[in-house]
Amino acid sequence: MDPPFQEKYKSLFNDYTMVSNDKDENLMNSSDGWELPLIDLQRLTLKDPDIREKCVEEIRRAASEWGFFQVINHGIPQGMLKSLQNEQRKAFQHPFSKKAEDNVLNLSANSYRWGNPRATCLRQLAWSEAFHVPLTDISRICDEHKTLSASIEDFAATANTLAQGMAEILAENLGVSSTFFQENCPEETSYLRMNRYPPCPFSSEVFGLVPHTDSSFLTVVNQDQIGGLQLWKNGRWINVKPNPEALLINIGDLFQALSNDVYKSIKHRVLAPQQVERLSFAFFYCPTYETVIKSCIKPSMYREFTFREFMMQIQRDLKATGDKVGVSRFLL
Ligand SMILES: O=C(O)CCC(=O)C(=O)O
Ligand SMILES: [Fe+2]
Repeated sequence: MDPPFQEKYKSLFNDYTMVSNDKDENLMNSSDGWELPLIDLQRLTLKDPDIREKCVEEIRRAASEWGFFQVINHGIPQGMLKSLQNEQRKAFQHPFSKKAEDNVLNLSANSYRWGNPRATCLRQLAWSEAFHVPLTDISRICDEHKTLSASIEDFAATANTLAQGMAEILAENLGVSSTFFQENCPEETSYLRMNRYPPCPFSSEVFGLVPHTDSSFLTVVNQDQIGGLQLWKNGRWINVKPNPEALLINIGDLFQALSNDVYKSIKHRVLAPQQVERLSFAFFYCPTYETVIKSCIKPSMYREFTFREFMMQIQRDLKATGDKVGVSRFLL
C-alpha cells in the first residue's frame, strides 16, 4: 500500500549516495526548549466578559508571536476526530494502484498526492501521501465509502465553525468587517487534507513534508501521537509535541496579508517517522476565488489580490522554480 518512493525517485537516491560526504545538517537537529501556547477555548463561552477577553487576548498574542497555537475545549468532539482518523487509515490501506490510478474514492483529478514530482534533490522529496479533498467533493465520494464521507462531513462542519470563530476573533481588532468571513468563506470553499507518513528508512535525509507555509486564512490540524511536526521560530526548528486533547491552529498566508503582518504565516515541516506510520488531517479555511484580500491597516505592505490570483501565482512559481514563493510576491 505504500507509494514506491525509492523506485520512482531512484536517481535522487543515487545522487545522494554519490554526494553523501557533503551532507548538510542532519534533519533531526531541533529544539524542545519552547512550549507552544495552549489555549482553553471554554472561556469564550462563559458569561464573565473579563475571562472571555483574557482568552481573546491569548489567541491574538499567540497568533502574532507564534503563528501557531494549540486549543482545547474547541467544540469538536473527540469521537468525531477519532472516527475520521479511522476512516483515513482505511482509505490509505487500499493498494497503491487503486489510490493513484483507479481514483478509489472518486475525488477530483489530482486529489491523491505523494512524493514530489518536481523534486530535484532528496531534500525536496516528501515521504508521504495525501488525499487533498475540496469540500465540494464530499458528494462525489462513492457509496462504498459512505462512512468516510460522513466522517469528513461531520468534521468539516465543526472545523468550519471553529475556524470562523477564531478568524473573527483575530480580525476584530484589524478593522475587518465583522461579516467578512461569513460572506467570503462558505463551508465548501475550504479543503480537507488527510496526510499519511509511512515509516521511512532514510528519515535523517528525507522530510515527511518539506518546509512550507499554508495558503489558507488559517488551518486546523489534528495529529496523532507519533510527533514530527516542527515549526520555524527564532532561527531554529521547534518540535510540536502531540497533545491528545488539543487541536493545532496555524495562521496561513492570507491572514498574514489581511493583517498586514500582525499575524504570521509560519514555516513548518514534518520529519519522516522511522519505524511507524504517522497520520494527520488538516482543515484549510479558505475563501471563494473571487475574494479580495486587502489589509485595513495603512500603509498596506501588500497590494490587494484575489484568492484566485494568489493560487495562480503559487502554481506559476512552483512550475518555474520548484518552490512556493507565497505572499511575499504581493509585497509593495
Ligand atoms: O502533518 C502535520 O502535522 C502537518 C501537515 C501540514 O502541515 C499540511 O498538511 O499542510
Ligand atoms: Fe501545513
